[in-house]
Amino acid sequence: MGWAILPALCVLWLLTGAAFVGVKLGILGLGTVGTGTVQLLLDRTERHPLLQEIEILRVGVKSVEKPRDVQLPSGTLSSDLTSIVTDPKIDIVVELIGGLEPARSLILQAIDCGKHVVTANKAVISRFGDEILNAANKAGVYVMLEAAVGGGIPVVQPLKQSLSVNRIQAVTGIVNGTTNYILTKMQTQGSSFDDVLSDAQRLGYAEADPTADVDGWDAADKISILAAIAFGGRIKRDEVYCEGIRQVSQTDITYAEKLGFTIKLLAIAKREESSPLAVKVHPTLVPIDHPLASVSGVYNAVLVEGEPLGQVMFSGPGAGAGATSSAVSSDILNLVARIKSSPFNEKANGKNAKPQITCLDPLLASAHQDYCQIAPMSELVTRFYARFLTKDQSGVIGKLGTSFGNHGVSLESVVQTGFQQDLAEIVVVTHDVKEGNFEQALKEIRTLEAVDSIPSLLRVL
Ligand SMILES: NC(=O)C1=CN([C@@H]2O[C@H](COP(=O)(O)OP(=O)(O)OC[C@H]3O[C@@H](n4cnc5c(N)ncnc54)[C@H](OP(=O)(O)O)[C@@H]3O)[C@@H](O)[C@H]2O)C=CC1
Ligand SMILES: N[C@@H](CC=O)C(=O)O
Ligand code: NA
Repeated sequence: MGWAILPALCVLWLLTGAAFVGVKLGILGLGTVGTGTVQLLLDRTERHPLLQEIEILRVGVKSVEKPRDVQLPSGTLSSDLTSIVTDPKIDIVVELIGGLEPARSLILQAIDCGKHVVTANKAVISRFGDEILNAANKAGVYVMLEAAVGGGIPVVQPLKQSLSVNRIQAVTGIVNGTTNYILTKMQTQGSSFDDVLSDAQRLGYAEADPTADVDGWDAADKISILAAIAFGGRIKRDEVYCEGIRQVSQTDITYAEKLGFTIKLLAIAKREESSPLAVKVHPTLVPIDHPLASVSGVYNAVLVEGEPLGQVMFSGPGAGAGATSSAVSSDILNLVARIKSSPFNEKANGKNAKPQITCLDPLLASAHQDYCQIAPMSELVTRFYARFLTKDQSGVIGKLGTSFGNHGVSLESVVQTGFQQDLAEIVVVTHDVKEGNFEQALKEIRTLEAVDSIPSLLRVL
C-alpha cells in the first residue's frame, strides 16, 4: 500500500546521518479556518501518517486573551506576527488572517526568510499574486492556495496538474458559498436576504466584511486565480467585470422558475477561439437541466471545459471550517512530503540540519509571467433576461420589440403575467446578443413614454 514507502524514506533520512525533527508550522490566524485547521492537524487518528511529522510551533492572532476552541501549549499564541514569519525554526507559514494588509507584507516577509507559504486568502493572491509568486519563485519556495478557491473542493491542484495538458476553453463556477446559500434559501424557502445572510455569517461562511461575498468581489478574486491557472497568464483583478446578487429579487426568482431557470452567481472565464479572454462575475439564469443548476446551499462547483478532455465538474462544500481546513491541511501535507523527500542542506549540520527543496516543481509553482488580455464587456455575446414595468397600454410589447429590433436584438420569449400596482410587468429573454447592442437598445427603450422602469437585467447562460 501507499504508506509502505514511508519506512523506506525514514531509512533514507537515517542514512544521511542528520537528525530531522519534523516540519514546523507558524499559523497566522485562529478564526474559522485557523481553528478548523489546528483541530484537523491535531486529530491524527486514521488520517495520513505524515501528519505526525508536523509540529504547530506558533500561532499568530490579534487578541491573545480571546477564548479559543482549541487547546494549545502555553506560549504558542502571539500577537507579534512578524516574529512568527521571521522565526528561523519555522518551515511553513500558514496565512489564515485574510484581508490585504498585513497579510501581503507577512507573506512577503515569510518568503524572504525562505519559508513556504500556504494561504486561503484569495483577496491577497488575486491582487498581489504577481508580486508574491515572483518573490516565491526567486526565493525557491512554494505558495500553495488550494483553499483560496472552492473551499474544500480540490480544483487548484487538479487544474495545475491533472488537467495541465488540456487546452482550456472555459471555466464556469459557483465559487461563493455565502451567495449560493442565500440564493438557495430565497428560492426554496422564500427567506429574506438579510435573514439568510446572518445565517451564513453564523455558520462561518461569510467574509469578515460580507460585502465581499454579496457584491461578487470574492467570486471575482477566485475566478481571477482560476483563469490565471487555466489560461496560463496572470489576470489584472480590476479588469474582471463584477456584479453581485443585491439586485436579485423574489420576483425574478419566481419568473426565472416559470421560464425554466434557476438564478446562480456565476464566475466565468472563457476564450472564444483566439480572441481575448472573457472574465466576469454576475448573477445568471441557469437552465434547470444544466449541471450547475443543482448545486445548492454552501456547495460550490467548477465546470472546466477543455480539449481533448471535454467537460469535467468539481463540486463540494465551498466554505466553512471543516471543508476549508481540509484544503489548507492537504497543501501543508503536500509541502511536508516534498520537504521530507528533499536532500539535506549540506551547509547546515547537527540538530539544525534541514532538508532543502533545491528545485521547484513546475507543476506546483507558478511559472507564467505574462498577463492575459481581457475582452471588454461590450464585445461579449450573451443572452439577457429583462423585466420592465410599463404603462398598461396596448402596443407596448410591440414598441419594445421594435426598439430591440432596431439594434439587432432578437427575442426568444416575451411574457406579461403580472401587475405591480397599476403598472404592467413584462419579462423578455433575448437570443444571443452583443452586450454593446443590448445596451443601445435599452438606451432607446428608456426613452419610450410607455416604459416606467427596468427593475432588473440579468444574463442568461
Ligand atoms: N470562512 C471560510 O469558509 C473560508 C475562508 N477563507 C479565507 O480564509 C481566511 C481566514 O478566514 P476566516 O477564518 O473565516 O476569518 P476569521 O475572521 O474567522 O479569522 C481571522 C483570524 O485572523 C486573526 N487576525 C485578523 N487580522 C489580524 C491581524 N492584523 N493581526 C493578527 N491576527 C489577525 C484573527 O485574530 P483574533 O482571533 O484574535 O481576532 C482571527 O483569528 C480569509 O482569507 C478567508 O477569505 C477561504 C475559504 C473559506
Ligand atoms: N466567504 C467565502 C468563503 C470561502 O471562500 C464564501 O462564502 O465562499
Ligand atoms: Na479548493
